[in-house]
Amino acid sequence: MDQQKSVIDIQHITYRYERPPVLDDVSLTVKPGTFLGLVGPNGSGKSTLIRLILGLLKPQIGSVRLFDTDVRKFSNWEKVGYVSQKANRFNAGFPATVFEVVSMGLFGPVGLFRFLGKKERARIYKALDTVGMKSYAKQPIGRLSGGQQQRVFIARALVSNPELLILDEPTVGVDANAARHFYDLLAEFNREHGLTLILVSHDVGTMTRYVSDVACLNQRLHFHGSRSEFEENPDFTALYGHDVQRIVHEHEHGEIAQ
Ligand SMILES: Nc1ncnc2c1ncn2[C@@H]1O[C@H](COP(=O)(O)OP(=O)(O)OP(=O)(O)O)[C@@H](O)[C@H]1O
Repeated sequence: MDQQKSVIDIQHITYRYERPPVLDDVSLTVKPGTFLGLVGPNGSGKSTLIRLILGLLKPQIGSVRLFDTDVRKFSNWEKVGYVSQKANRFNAGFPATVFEVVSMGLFGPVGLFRFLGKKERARIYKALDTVGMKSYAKQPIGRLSGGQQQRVFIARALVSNPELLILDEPTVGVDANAARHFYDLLAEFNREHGLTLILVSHDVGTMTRYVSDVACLNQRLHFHGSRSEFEENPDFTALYGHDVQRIVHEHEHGEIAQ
């Protein structure tokens, strides 16, 4: 039988920074075209898992495959877009235009000091157009609102036409209206371009309206399934279905509480 390839295949990963493992025997497979919401309390290992997927950390036990290649040997990084949690807002005086910020997404293929050709410029404008920010190309990035800057970060991640886009808490500091537009945009990419998406968010209530699958992490993978399976499971909706941050404050770190 011809097995469908996976975009991400994580097998039995254990990772520790110091003594107790942050991730303990986590296995997770993500098929092409999935829109996966990754949820879990603060400190549950979500960002660590993302760093392992990106090959920025090496697991002590287990393996990660990206597009059917061991991440240690993976080199097609233009297939992977990433917007980190720390994609900080630029302050008002930051000396770069929106266009220049997006062009940074091409520095891999173009080379840091190479002149941007016609083709590269067209790609940058297309990426900006896709997120509805083309008319802002010449504006200083620092003058834009948080939500607008977030769109520019997405354009920067999209400019190399990735097949996988990973977003770590992209709506932090963005108002509810802008967050909704942002999720709409992601869902459209997923639907129309088959882009595989992983979205880490504490805003579970909003996020679950858009994703196809949900994974609940808290040191171990407590749940992984379709959105409807998640919504039909009262244990998980009680724990993860609302404001995950509030759960953290009420329960011991690292524990799944009942
Ligand atoms: N570089 C590091 N060195 C030591 N411990 C770390 C390091 N980075 C993260 N940790 C610890 O690992 C655990 C998991 O952190 P991680 O950032 O992966 O969680 P998270 O689920 O992304 O949290 P949040 O929702 O708050 O962003 C936390 O206890 C954190 O303090």
